[in-house]
Amino acid sequence: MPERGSTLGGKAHEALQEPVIALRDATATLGSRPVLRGVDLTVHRGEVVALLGANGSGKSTAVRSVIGQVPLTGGSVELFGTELRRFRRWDRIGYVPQRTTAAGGVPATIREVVASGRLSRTRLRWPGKADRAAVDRAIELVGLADRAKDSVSALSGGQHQRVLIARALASEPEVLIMDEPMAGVDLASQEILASTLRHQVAEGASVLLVLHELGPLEPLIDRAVVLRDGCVTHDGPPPEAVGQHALPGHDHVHPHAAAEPVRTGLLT
Ligand SMILES: Nc1ncnc2c1ncn2[C@@H]1O[C@H](COP(=O)(O)OP(=O)(O)OP(=O)(O)O)[C@@H](O)[C@H]1O
Repeated sequence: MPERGSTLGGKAHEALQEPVIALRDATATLGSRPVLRGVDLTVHRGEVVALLGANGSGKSTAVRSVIGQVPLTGGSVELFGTELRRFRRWDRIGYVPQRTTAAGGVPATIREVVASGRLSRTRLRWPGKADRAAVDRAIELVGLADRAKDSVSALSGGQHQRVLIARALASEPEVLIMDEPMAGVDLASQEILASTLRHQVAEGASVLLVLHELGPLEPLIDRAVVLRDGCVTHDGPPPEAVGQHALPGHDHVHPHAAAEPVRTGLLT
């Protein structure tokens, strides 16, 4: 975590100490199944937190409840110290959902998709110079500047993911929430995503990442929270050997991967 401003007055100091994301004692049910069973999950300013766990342990549900896409049956969510139902500053949060495609059937260029991520800031006003610069910067960061005018329908899976991350970065968010950003992404794109994330973290962003292995992001992770059957079983330093598939014990099958299970070992 970055050093906190010790010279700040009481209130400002408190605001910095306050988690930017706080899910407390969260319970959620999907269908008739309890999927979150009392989950505590916090991310402090400048922190990079990995949310790990086996398939179906509730990781996506937890992050989706943070942004209000899954209603809680109990517990609470606060963003920047504001209760979720009162929270309006969505430009402060960049969300990259689990493995979707940037091409929604509507013809659009990379730039158009990324620019849509700026709408939370521009709302109804016409985009200005700063907006266009932020969109350009986001595209540049994910290494797609030379393809900005290309249609998103012609991109590989990894390039799609880069576009979605650029879309999340376009509003210059203070917090990034990413659900399995590396899943199904080719090695070259993984490197670019890792360096994009490094850059964001160096700039002071806080990050919540759902991962099934730490992989190239490992050096960035400050803390790991491991879920099992909707409960937190670990909250602390990233478990060793995660991502090396080194430990026996558990198969993690990515929902979008082929039948071959990926052994991560961390999740028992
Ligand atoms: N819309 C839904 N209706 C009913 N059950 C659901 C729904 N979405 C998810 N579930 C179930 O809730 C549980 C938790 O799902 P979730 O996607 O949060 O897990 P996850 O840890 O993110 O898993 P994965 O690694 O496979 O993405 C799973 O058992 C899943 O089958």
